[in-house]
Amino acid sequence: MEVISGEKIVKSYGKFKVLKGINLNVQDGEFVGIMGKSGSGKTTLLKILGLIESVTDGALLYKKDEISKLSDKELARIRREELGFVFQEFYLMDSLDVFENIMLPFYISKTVDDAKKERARMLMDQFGIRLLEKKMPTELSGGERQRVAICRALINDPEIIFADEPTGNLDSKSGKVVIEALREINKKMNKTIVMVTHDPQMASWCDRIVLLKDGRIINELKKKIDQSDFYRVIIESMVEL
Ligand SMILES: Nc1ncnc2c1ncn2[C@@H]1O[C@H](COP(=O)(O)OP(=O)(O)OP(=O)(O)O)[C@@H](O)[C@H]1O
Repeated sequence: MEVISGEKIVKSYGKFKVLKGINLNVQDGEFVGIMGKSGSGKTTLLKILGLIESVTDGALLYKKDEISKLSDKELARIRREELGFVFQEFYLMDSLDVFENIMLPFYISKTVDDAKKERARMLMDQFGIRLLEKKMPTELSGGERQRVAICRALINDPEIIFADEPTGNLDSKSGKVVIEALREINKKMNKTIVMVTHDPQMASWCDRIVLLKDGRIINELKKKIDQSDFYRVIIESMVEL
């Protein structure tokens, strides 16, 4: 089933056209990567697919609903309940400990309860940060911070995770832990993931890669069998960018 479907998506900021007619479908359960040079429009596309930014032209369907026909209230509900976001900069609150950061969406909506606390602990266990529960973000490594951010993105059990350069601020070892966590979320928890990345190694964990150049999709790569083969294909295709 298609969860997101973009048809001829155009996005302009003033006179500057960032996206120039993007056709992109995301299937339920897929792990899709978006690659492209700096300024090619990757983050803009991710924000549009994640219902954070509106389109200037074209149509975006979320589970067959045309987004422009939904009210702001309904869009906010979908973002809150069905989508999760992970960013390069982590965006943790330095004044809150790890557990509180993960529970933050529920503190904001004043809906904290025992079942949600239990879910936070289950996620911390799953992503190997349970012992850090009472630590402050400043006491953590980059990889640990990103795993906290991933737990927070998962706390409301979203259907789709949008990740913008989630390993961009990490060394290769921490990056691998984080990408493995995302892969597990995709394969074991059956969450759809859309991830922006510069890094062909990280991209090779995806099922499909969309290559963006100057606001247009210039190629799509599908993983056939082997990850190392896929890595080679990605490297070869990056010369097009
Ligand atoms: N809110 C905005 N207002 C005006 N221009 C913007 C805005 N957001 C992005 N842009 C411009 O749109 C272009 C694409 O930006 P975008 O962040 O989508 O690129 P990107 O491929 O994600 O780049 P990077 O890899 O550097 O993050 C850039 O030239 C950027 O300056």
